[in-house]
Amino acid sequence: MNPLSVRGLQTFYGKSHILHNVGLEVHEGEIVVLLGRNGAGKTTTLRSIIGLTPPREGNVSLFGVDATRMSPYQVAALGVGYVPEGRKIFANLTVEDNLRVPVTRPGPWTIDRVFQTFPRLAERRGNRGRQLSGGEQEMLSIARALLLNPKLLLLDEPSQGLAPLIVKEVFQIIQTMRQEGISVLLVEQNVRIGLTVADRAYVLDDGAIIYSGSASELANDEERVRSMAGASANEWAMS
Ligand SMILES: Nc1ncnc2c1ncn2[C@@H]1O[C@H](COP(=O)(O)OP(=O)(O)OP(=O)(O)O)[C@@H](O)[C@H]1O
Repeated sequence: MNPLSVRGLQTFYGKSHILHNVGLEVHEGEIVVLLGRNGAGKTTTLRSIIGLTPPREGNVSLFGVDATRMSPYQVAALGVGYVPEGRKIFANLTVEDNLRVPVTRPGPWTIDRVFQTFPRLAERRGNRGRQLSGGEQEMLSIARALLLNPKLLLLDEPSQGLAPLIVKEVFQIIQTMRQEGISVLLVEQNVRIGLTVADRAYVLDDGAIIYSGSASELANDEERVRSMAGASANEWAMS
């Protein structure tokens, strides 16, 4: 049973028709990247999957269960972790309290294990969210999602605003998760790093999927990536 299978999504914000027949799959143990320019509809796709912006048409299946009309809470209870764009940690709570807030499910990920895995967070456990660097905030946001002991993790632009070395660190963590059997759907604007870690890739443009296939094949053809997205070279973060 696929961790995620999405078919024919049509999603609107009011009268604006944002997603046009979006379909994608994440197979067990895969890292799948969803690429696309600013405003292509990547975040909206994640929001449609977890029930924050339910689609008007189409369906979402999680581990073989029809989740199309589920609330975000029900989706989380199925074992789907979500790391939102902008991290959304509590600025006024300490690192430790941020980790005490989320819904948890039993499994190997505990607060102790999080602190072992992310020593920077352990050092800063008493600091408030707003005192953390961007990279530390991203790690805290990922750590919070891991406490759910997810089987599928949805990550929205984890590299955003981070220095290249920190981006590398974050992506190493994402690859470690895959080794633990967590399947990953990653939204990225950073094409190069997204394609480096992913097994398969989808490209969204104007709310429609315009590429679906192997990540390495796409990585070897940068011209194609740019032309498919209709983007000029500098619209894509290539660092
Ligand atoms: N709450 C909203 N109300 C109305 N329109 C919205 C809303 N959120 C997003 N949109 C529009 O929907 C489209 C898709 O946005 P979305 O955030 O999904 O794109 P994205 O690919 O994730 O881009 P970004 O990288 O900028 O987050 C954009 O045209 C955006 O302006």
